[in-house]
Amino acid sequence: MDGVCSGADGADGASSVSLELLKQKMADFAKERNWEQYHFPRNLLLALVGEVGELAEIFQWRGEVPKGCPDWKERDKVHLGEELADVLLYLVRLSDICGVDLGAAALRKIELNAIKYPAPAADTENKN
Ligand SMILES: Nc1ccn([C@H]2C[C@H](O)[C@@H](COP(=O)(O)OP(=O)(O)OP(=O)(O)O)O2)c(=O)n1
Repeated sequence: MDGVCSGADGADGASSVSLELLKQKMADFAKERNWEQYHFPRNLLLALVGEVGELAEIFQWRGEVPKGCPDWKERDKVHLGEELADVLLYLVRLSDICGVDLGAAALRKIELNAIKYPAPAADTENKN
């Protein structure tokens, strides 16, 4: 789907959008096309992995890329946004079809990460 978006952050330039909205839009998208018959967990997982591959291709052979991708052409950043969006959309749809609340699961995982990897105390931070 190269070149259909107006900007790297999406067609409307929206920078904050809820997972719930994306979930509903993906559900509507599938229903309107009678594609619910294809949106089963394994199919969605394979589609997700395929899109991760397309995302990886964008970075392949470039060497390390500075944060913000400052030297990229606008066309390349739009493409990057499209592939990131495909990954997110399939992830949201996969979570929905599996009956997992992705937002809640992500927040819980961040809490678990903080327990597993505690931040250094403020007075010892940056001391080696
Ligand atoms: N059965 C399908 C097929 C597509 N999509 C949606 C989710 C993705 O956001 C996008 C993926 O579309 P394509 O398979 O056409 O993949 P690309 O957009 O990456 O196209 P291409 O692979 O040609 O670059 O469309 C979907 O929900 N269910």
